[in-house]
Amino acid sequence: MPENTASQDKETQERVHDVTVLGGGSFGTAMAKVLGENGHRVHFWMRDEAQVNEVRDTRINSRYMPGIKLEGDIQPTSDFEDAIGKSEIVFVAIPSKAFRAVIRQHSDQFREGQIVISLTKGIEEHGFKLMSEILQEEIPRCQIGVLSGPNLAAEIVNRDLTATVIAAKDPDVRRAVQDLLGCEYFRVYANVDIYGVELAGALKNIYAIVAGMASALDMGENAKAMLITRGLAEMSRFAVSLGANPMTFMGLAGVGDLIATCTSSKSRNFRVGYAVGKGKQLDDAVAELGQVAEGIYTLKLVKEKSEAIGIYMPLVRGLYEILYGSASINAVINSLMMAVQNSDVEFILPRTITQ
Ligand SMILES: NC(=O)C1=CN([C@@H]2O[C@H](COP(=O)(O)OP(=O)(O)OC[C@H]3O[C@@H](n4cnc5c(N)ncnc54)[C@H](O)[C@@H]3O)[C@@H](O)[C@H]2O)C=CC1
Ligand SMILES: O=C(CO)COP(=O)(O)O
Repeated sequence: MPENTASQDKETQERVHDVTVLGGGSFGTAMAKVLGENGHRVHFWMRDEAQVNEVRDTRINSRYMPGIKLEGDIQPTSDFEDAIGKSEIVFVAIPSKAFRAVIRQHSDQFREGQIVISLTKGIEEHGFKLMSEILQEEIPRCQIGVLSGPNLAAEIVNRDLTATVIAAKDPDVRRAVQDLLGCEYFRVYANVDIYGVELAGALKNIYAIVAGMASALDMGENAKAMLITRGLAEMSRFAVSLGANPMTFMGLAGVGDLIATCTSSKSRNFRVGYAVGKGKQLDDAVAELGQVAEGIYTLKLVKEKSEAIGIYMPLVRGLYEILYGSASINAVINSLMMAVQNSDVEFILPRTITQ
């Protein structure tokens, strides 16, 4: 009967689930908070014992989320086995540089069929692997998904209205994540394009750095719109050439995340770009940030990859020349502005139309 089905659905949704968050940084803390407030038992794993004690005793992660109280049944631990042993779903918020090492070190502790969702927006240095590919290689017996979207941790912890995307092949995995995370301030949309959703989250960090620089230089709203829109064209062109669905880039994980991070100083990538735009050295800007800015690593990998596969990415090339070469910001801006003037929406009008 329809009423029975509805009430059974509600009952399933309201059941307390054992869930795990791996990684005690800003985003791990934000996701643990949402899950705790949704009534779940959250096993919150972090490597630093002092941080575990602080979160247990004060309910605050002062290094990454000062002043934010973690409500609900959140159980911090540095014991990995204890953290994932009872869990139905494991969320991984470990920066891309450490992602494989952490999963590999503990791979035998994951259970057959356990759902493992990457929250990480980066690319592995060797082999251009995305985090879902690493999970597939290291723990193939698990069910894998990725979560990505305009999800600034600093806003989520304030319960500011937010939406995200869960991408997974299995509809049960998508539904499970929607049910666990969805609440009055957090909406979870679904997609099947794992590669596109994940690549969008990693690529947009590059353009957030560019946008931060433009903001530091007070370049104006027209320039910001140009950079965001051409960034979207560039990242879609690259991702589609690697097999992503172009429509994914019209959604929250694509244009949505690009808007959030390219327009906000809450984005760490934006802040790094801003600092460099104000004349700081990259290393100093990153050291001052004290948190991960994935875009500075992704930039190098995407530049190499785009050259290897012959995809035109002038913003990536220009930013690379500023951050890792010897080009001045003004010289790069000048060369971008004087480059050949192509078609606007090149998948409708071919690139050659104006040539
Ligand atoms: N902060 C945000 O607003 C969002 C971040 N993300 C993504 O989430 C991922 C994690 O970022 P954040 O939590 O923001 O970074 P963060 O810099 O705030 O924290 C990183 C955390 O990872 C831990 N960590 C680093 N290496 C580790 C290792 N070997 N073993 C165990 N733990 C280790 C650190 O101790 C720290 O707790 C990144 O890929 C980021 O792009 C995604 C959406 C939003
Ligand atoms: O991905 C994010 C928001 O969606 C966070 O961006 P930053 O890593 O630049 O802070």
